[in-house]
Amino acid sequence: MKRFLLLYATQKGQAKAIAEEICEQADAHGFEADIHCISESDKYNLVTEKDPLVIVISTTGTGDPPDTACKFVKEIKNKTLPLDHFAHLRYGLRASQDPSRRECYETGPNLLQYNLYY
Ligand SMILES: Cc1cc2nc3c(=O)[nH]c(=O)nc-3n(C[C@H](O)[C@H](O)[C@H](O)COP(=O)(O)O)c2cc1C
Repeated sequence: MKRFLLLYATQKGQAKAIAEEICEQADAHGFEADIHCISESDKYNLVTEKDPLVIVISTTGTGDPPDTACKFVKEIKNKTLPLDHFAHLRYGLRASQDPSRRECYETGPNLLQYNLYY
């Protein structure tokens, strides 16, 4: 089985549900997803991670990360980190968004550029 790290950050449960679905589908295709909430930072280490990384994350508030991702976002935005700190990571980002609210956020700053509209 080919392993990948699957992290999710959710406010209301949608991103977790998507991550769990990815997990199930991965299993059916010979992949093993090592799935964790992004806040469980003792369960993974991105600095030493060699396998592909998939992050499923939603936005809340006004383009804010879910509560469970605040610490993570603060850490990766740390300007004292070297520019190549995460350069080794092969990653994909999957946004969880309610398509019915798409127009409300179209002009908003934030992670919108990555949204794929689930
Ligand atoms: C209070 C609130 C604020 C939201 N703010 C944003 C936002 O700023 N940008 C966006 O793209 N989606 C926003 N959304 C839509 C959510 O990202 C969307 O419903 C998502 O699927 C929720 O995923 P979750 O259940 O994993 O938290 C907001 C939803 C709520 C309830």
